[in-house]
Amino acid sequence: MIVYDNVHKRYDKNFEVVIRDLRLDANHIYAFLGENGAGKTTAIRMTLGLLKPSCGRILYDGIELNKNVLLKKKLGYVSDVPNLYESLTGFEQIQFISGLYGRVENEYIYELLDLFGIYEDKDQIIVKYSKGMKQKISIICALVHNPLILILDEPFTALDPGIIKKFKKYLNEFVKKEERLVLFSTHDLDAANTICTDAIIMRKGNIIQTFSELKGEQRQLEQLYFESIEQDVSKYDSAY
Ligand SMILES: Nc1ncnc2c1ncn2[C@@H]1O[C@H](COP(=O)(O)OP(=O)(O)OP(=O)(O)O)[C@@H](O)[C@H]1O
Repeated sequence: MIVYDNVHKRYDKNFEVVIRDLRLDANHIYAFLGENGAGKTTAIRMTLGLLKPSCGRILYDGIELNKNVLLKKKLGYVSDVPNLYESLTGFEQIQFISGLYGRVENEYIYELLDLFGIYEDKDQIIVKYSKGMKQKISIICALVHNPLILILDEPFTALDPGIIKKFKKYLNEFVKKEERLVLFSTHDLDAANTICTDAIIMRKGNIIQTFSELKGEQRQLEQLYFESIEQDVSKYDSAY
């Protein structure tokens, strides 16, 4: 379980990301949604400990990430910009990352390469890869150590629809297991609608709406998303 306790990140006097009170439970898939610049990446980087909040705490089962280094092993992270060693082959990159975790299980790596349709290209150097191929390698690198919590910043942007479908199925299976949780940011309302159980909508640094247990609701997330953004815009309009 992840709890945000009065978390603020102030970049300058004009902009602040604020997560006052939010709780993310195991066995759920959460999506951070919102317009460009709403604060999704900031929220994700704070959750990972890559960005220090100006104040407030983010607790994993009651413990701050920087208070227990072993907690970080539970996390798998896919950045919005792939950070790969371009002179390595895709396979070498994945082996390198899994080696850092002390866990090189080639059979599992082959399975993931196959799932993401990149097995045939695994021995090519990364510099020759397309954006989508790099994204697939980044995702596999985040999965090799069998994390409990997956945090993904815009994971679907460069992927083709066939792979998105398989990846969504993978995430659905992943999150059913004990203690698993997925949190991702996206602009892809369709992807969010089909897999997330809960959505958190941000605007200008604030959470303006959360939707729980989306599955089974008659209204689609897209409708809920635009309604809440429009309501919020009219709130701004009426202030002037
Ligand atoms: N290092 C930084 N210094 C100053 N301002 C920053 C910094 N990083 C982000 N910001 C500002 O914080 C705001 C939120 O940025 P963030 O990247 O979190 O948004 P986002 O919702 O992920 O956007 P997008 O959908 O475009 O990726 C933006 O106004 C951005 O300019």
